[in-house]
Amino acid sequence: MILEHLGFGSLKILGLALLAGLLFRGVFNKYGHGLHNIPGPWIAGFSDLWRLFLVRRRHAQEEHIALHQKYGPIVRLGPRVVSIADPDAIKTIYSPSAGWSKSQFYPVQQALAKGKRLETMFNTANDRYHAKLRRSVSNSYAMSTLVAFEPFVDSTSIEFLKQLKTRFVDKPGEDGICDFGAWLQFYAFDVIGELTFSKRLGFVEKGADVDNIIRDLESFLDYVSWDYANSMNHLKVGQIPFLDNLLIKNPLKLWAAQSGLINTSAPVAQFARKHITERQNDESLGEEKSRRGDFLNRFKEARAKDPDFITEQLVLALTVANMFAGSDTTGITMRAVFYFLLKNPSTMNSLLAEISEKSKAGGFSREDGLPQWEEVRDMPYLGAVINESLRCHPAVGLTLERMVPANGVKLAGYFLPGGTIAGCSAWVLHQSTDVYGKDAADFRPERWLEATTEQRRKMNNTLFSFGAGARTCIGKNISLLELYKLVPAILRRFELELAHPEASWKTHNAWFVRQREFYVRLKERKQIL
Ligand code: HEM
Repeated sequence: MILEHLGFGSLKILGLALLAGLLFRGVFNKYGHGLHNIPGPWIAGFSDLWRLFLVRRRHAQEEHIALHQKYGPIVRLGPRVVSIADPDAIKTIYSPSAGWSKSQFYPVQQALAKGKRLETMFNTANDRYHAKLRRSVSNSYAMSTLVAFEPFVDSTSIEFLKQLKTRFVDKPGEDGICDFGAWLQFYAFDVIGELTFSKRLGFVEKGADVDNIIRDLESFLDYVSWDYANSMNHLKVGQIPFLDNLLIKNPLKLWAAQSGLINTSAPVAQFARKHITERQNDESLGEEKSRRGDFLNRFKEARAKDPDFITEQLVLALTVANMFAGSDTTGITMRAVFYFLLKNPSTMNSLLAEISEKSKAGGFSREDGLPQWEEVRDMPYLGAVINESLRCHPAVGLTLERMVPANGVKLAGYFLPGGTIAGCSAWVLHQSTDVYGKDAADFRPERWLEATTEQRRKMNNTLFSFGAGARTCIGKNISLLELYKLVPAILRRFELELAHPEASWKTHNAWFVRQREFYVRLKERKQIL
């Protein structure tokens, strides 16, 4: 009706006005934010759509590396977004006292439980809330408590090795091909379930995704990295939450969920809630069990100290943060370690030699072959392999975005006004030939052993797989515990070979860089190595 009344001429004027508005907006985006002198693709400054489509192609990590190779240490990715490749910038951007908050990219990652956002340490952009929360629970993740976590890791490892043996070992043809990438992910999910609730999710026993937890998490990551909200920033329609608020966090949907009319809770939040309730029931029946070193118990202790701040909802958020941040990331790194070892036989042989030497010298105590943290934590070649895998395939595949503080800052030779989104990507930093040598593109663990003390310090400071500064990964020690223990545990029991030696895995960057099509065959060793 309205269109009929308007007539063709009016529509034309409307169309032209709209076009002029868009053009004006594009030109303002390009030249109005004080970033027009920053190098980068000409088109990137006009709209966030350019980087939206870059991320949607799912290989952003490689495209970011190529952009920095072409344009240098600073590249403009959007109207108000830059990527930095200068290792010296890490201190400026991420240091605890720098006042660079996380960008609005992070709150999009807040999962829902009964229609309420779970604001976690990982996804909050509120620095004061974050600092208080991190202080309240940092003890739970401390290196000194790692030993208490070992039995949880061992229990999943025993089941994992058993399942590999019964399902794949020495089987001919297709039956003997193990989708090792999937199995390592099952393992990582089950370990984090066990560490957090003293309960495995059951992936390893079933050899499958339980309750679609992995499927849900992956589609959530696809949603997050699609970056709806950032794409709208330049339109000033409401910063990040706009599309997120229309889609997953639509207020009507949240209201219906809070009223119990619909269920918006992520499967992982449902799993967490179920186990928290179970624990409460056990406690009310006086059934204190031996699982008491787990995260849930530690978070409940933090709640007992400060019940006004650490609410029941926050305990739930803390457990969900563990599952979200600590499962896929660790699984991805485990895949990287085994894949690189299998693709580089001389590296595999060096590691096997180190393990065998240690074993002959009586360096492993358990008869079932599971190494203990104290036995493996100082194995130099194993450490070098893990570091090099973290360097060559960091789990997180986009820039860790932060907001430039109000007064602006000079970085990589350019002034960035306050409010600019700036960040580094581990994938880009790890290609620095200044830090890692001319062969930085290659997987070569020996670089960590050959480096001088000063070089190694630089290499460690630039290793960005766990982030840096105030928001650095709080679960780093846990994931290292898992990696250092699992790699020798598998290699001592099994001989592994690629099922399709000529093929490469496929990667998919949806914030985390997941790998697919990593298949192996397993043979059991006659004797544990
Ligand atoms: C190899 C495995 C892991 C990798 C590569 C990894 C990577 C990261 C990165 C890059 C960050 C910083 C994100 C940012 O600044 O935007 C981070 C934060 C975090 N990670 Fe991890 N992570 C791993 C394992 C874990 C584990 C096992 C847990 C839990 C047990 C965990 C829990 C967290 C939490 C809670 C944060 C937020 C910390 C904060 O902001 O204070 N991560 N992780």
